[in-house]
Amino acid sequence: MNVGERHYRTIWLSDDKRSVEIIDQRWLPHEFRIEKIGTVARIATAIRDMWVRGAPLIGVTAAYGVAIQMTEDASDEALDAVWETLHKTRPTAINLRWALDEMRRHLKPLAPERRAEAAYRRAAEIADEDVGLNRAIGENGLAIIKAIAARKKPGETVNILTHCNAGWLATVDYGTATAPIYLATEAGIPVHVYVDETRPRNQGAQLTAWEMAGHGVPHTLIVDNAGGHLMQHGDIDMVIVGTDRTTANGDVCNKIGTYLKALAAADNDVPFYVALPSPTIDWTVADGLAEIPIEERSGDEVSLVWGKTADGKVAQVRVSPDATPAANPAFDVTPARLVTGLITERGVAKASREGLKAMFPERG
Ligand SMILES: CSC[C@@H](O)[C@@H](O)C(=O)COP(=O)(O)O
Repeated sequence: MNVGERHYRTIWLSDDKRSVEIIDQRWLPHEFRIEKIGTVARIATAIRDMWVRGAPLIGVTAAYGVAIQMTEDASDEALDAVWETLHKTRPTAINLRWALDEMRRHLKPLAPERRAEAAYRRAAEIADEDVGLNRAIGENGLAIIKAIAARKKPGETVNILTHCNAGWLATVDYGTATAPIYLATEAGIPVHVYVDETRPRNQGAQLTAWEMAGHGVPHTLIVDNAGGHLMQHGDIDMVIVGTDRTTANGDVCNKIGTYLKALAAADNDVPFYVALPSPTIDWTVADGLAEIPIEERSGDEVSLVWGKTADGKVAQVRVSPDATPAANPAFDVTPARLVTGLITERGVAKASREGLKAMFPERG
């Protein structure tokens, strides 16, 4: 998507054809910084410390990490070792394992001397595929927004609530949850987005709000606890969120707090949609609550908040007493029964084993 006049993806191959460049998301919305990364160790840090984040982008970054490794040592042992190193960085988003598996599956049959070139080619393809998947999700989600708009008076706004950042910053381009919003805006449908701030790291306040502002999408930032109240008052027409892993039964794991939005949506008959590309489906697990590992991040992310000071510096402040410990589970699971539909690249599936099997019969 555009930043100012210029089009950016979130990750691209550097001019040296070996390193990658990323938008370093730790500094947004206050500073737009690009970071060049040329080692596996720095790729691992960038994923773990969330310079890049969002399930699809984590996967693509890891794919380039494998490619970088192949330029140094392309043996079977090195391929297995880089898989392990990068897989450990963030446990919940299944796209990470999907991309690492895909790279290893692609490279293992090749002679080591051919692996580096093949790895960069496959990583670039995975990046391009992500853009295509998100575009298709956008079209399928747009149909839902259009149907809601058609039930309103002409010109009346469709109000959408989203949680965390499942925007273009979380993918290579377009985003998952935001792709239908961007396409609706392009199509001239009046949409307005309620952006959950998404504590503790504020991906909504810092990233989604930045995206919406950058693309002229009318939006309002709200605290995480406001969604239920707005739904009770008829201010939300639909919820769209992304997901880090959706099970074969349609349980949805996403940023902490998603489950509470789904409960409030169910209580108020507000449709609750989840937008996801197929690499986010974990066909090996059924029960999301029992089987998905939930990342536990540092309590410092709860106790300390980043922001811009009055003199324009990006700084961190403490919001709780020094001695107070904090827990920080980063994701939760929304049971399939609370999900109205899964917006995939192939269409909108019912959040159930049957629904997903019908949409992806080859995985059945
Ligand atoms: C298209 S991104 C889907 C999810 O990855 C997104 O909603 C999310 O929860 C991101 O969490 P994050 O911890 O910022 O990586």
